[in-house]
Formats: sequence, C-alpha cells, structure tokens
Amino acid sequence: MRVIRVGTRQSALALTQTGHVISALERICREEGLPYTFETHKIVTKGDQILDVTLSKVGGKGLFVKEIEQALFDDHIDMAVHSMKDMPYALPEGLCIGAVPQREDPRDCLIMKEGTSLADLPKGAKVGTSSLRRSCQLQANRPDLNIESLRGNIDTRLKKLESEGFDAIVLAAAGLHRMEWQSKITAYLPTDVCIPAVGQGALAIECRSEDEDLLRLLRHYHCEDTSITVRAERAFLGRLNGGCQVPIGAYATQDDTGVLTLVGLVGTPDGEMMLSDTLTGTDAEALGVAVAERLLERGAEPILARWKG
Ligand SMILES: NCc1[nH]cc(CCC(=O)O)c1CC(=O)O
Repeated sequence: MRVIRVGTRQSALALTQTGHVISALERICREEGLPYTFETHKIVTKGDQILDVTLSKVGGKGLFVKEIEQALFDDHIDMAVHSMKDMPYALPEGLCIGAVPQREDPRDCLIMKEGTSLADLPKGAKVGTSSLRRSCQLQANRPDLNIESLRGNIDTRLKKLESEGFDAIVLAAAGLHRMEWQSKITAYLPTDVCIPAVGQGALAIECRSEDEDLLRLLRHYHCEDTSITVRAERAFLGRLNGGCQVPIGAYATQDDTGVLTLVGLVGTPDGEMMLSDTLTGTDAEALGVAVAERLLERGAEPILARWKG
C-alpha cells in the first residue's frame, strides 16, 4: 500500500477541491483494485500571505503554486491539486501535470444584492473584482459601473459583498459550484460577454515527472477533452507571455468531430481597448499561438507592454 501525500493550499475552496480529487482517486483505486491511500498536506503559499494586497501590484507569476512545487521537489508531498488558472504557463523542469480532470463550469458569475442580471445593476453601481480581465469586460459592457478592488478567498469575498457595500461581485462559477454555494449565484455571464480566464474551471494535478507509478494511476483520472481545450488556452497565454496582472482571457471548446474553437482576449482594465479574435483548428498548441498572433498583429503588443513590469 502506498500513501500518496497530496499538497494543497489551505483555503476553503482549495481544501474542498482537493477532497473531491481524493474521493475520485479513491473510487478509481477501488474500481481498479489499486493499492493507494491518500493524505492531505496543507501548504501556505506567498499568494495566501498577500491576499490583502492587490496582486496585480505585487506581480509575479505562480504566487499560489511555488511553495507547493518546492514541496514536490523536496519530497514532502507526491502530488498537488491546483486551480488550473493559477498555474503559470511554464512548469519547472522535473514536474509535470499528471492529470487534468473534467472541467467544471468555466463561466464567471454575478452575485448581486438585488436584481437578476447585469442589466439590472443601477447606473454607477459598485461592483467588486480585482481581476483586470473581469473589469475590462464589465466596463466595456457597462462603462458606468464603478469597479472596486475585492481581494481574498471566495468566502471572504462573499462576506465583503455584505460588509463593504457592493451592489455586486464577480466570481468564477466553478468555485461556487464546488463549494455547493450555487444558490448564491444571481446570474451567469455568458462566455461571449465575459471571456473566462485561461483554464478557469479546470484543475491541474501536478507531480514529479519521474513518478511513473503515480502517473499511471493519474491517467485513469485524466480528461483528454478538458486537457486539449486547456492546452489551446495555455498556448495562447504562453505566446502572449501573460501573467495574472494582464487583462487576458481565452476560452476553447471542442465539437464532436474534434475541431477546436478558441476565442482569445486582450484588453485594458478600463475596457476602452478590447481586442478579441476567434479561430478554429485541430492542433491545440498551434491554435493558441495563431489566435495570440492575430491579436498581436491587431495591436495587442502595446496593451501587454503597459501591464508588464
Ligand atoms: N483567482 C482565484 C481563483 N482561482 C481559482 C478559482 C476558482 C475557479 C476555478 O477553478 O477556475 C478562483 C476564485 C475566483 O476566481 O472566483
């Protein structure tokens, strides 16, 4: 019997999604008769320590994953459960994504005090998000809205809706679904109104590339449909070299014939500039790069340059 040590952040959402992953792996082990048990290891990341500061000011990629990856290298844990959208494009040498489970709902959603849709928000309503991508697309749609910073884990953000006088806040539907808080959702923002973050709604199971034993188990849990669409989105991100401080979004889908459609977005946080483009293809990486290059040709470079630093 091998004990698999599973590393995770210690936010309520991280622990819940790690619990789901472990349950799914335990079920696979029962069904396949495989000799593994699982143990949760909580790890504090730099991102958790600075949740109160605007992350876009601090900058840096992978704030929620570095310490966890170090624990993999140090052999303190065997695998890690991450939100895919927190993963930087490039993985350190020696680590790999052993499985991408099936994606949850990729959409953003509004949680409102009153009303039932974005259109119901009064002129000048105070909307909470610290995501430059969400701010860009909301402002493009509703320039009158007052977007204000909202930091913290999702439980903290939901509390701030009440305590800090927001009319609405924007969160990823996936996190709320995993917490079984879907009843708090007022309205889903369609993916063409608010293009999601790269990898939103998906998880990444990371492990050491040399751990073939664990990789063999993880293969049973892998969802290739999710993985291929996320690869297209991440190739887009990689070509633009974007971190979390850049208003970038991308969303890929696949039809039953295997053809991928990828929509990519680059904009400014005030929504005054917003470039998006859609292409179809069958090679995920090539498609991601092609959409990124279309946007670069159309003037994305100066937008990206402004937010590097
Ligand atoms: N930015 C933090 C973060 N990282 C992953 C999720 C949950 C959704 C997901 O798995 O994509 C969230 C919360 C949110 O954006 O509302």
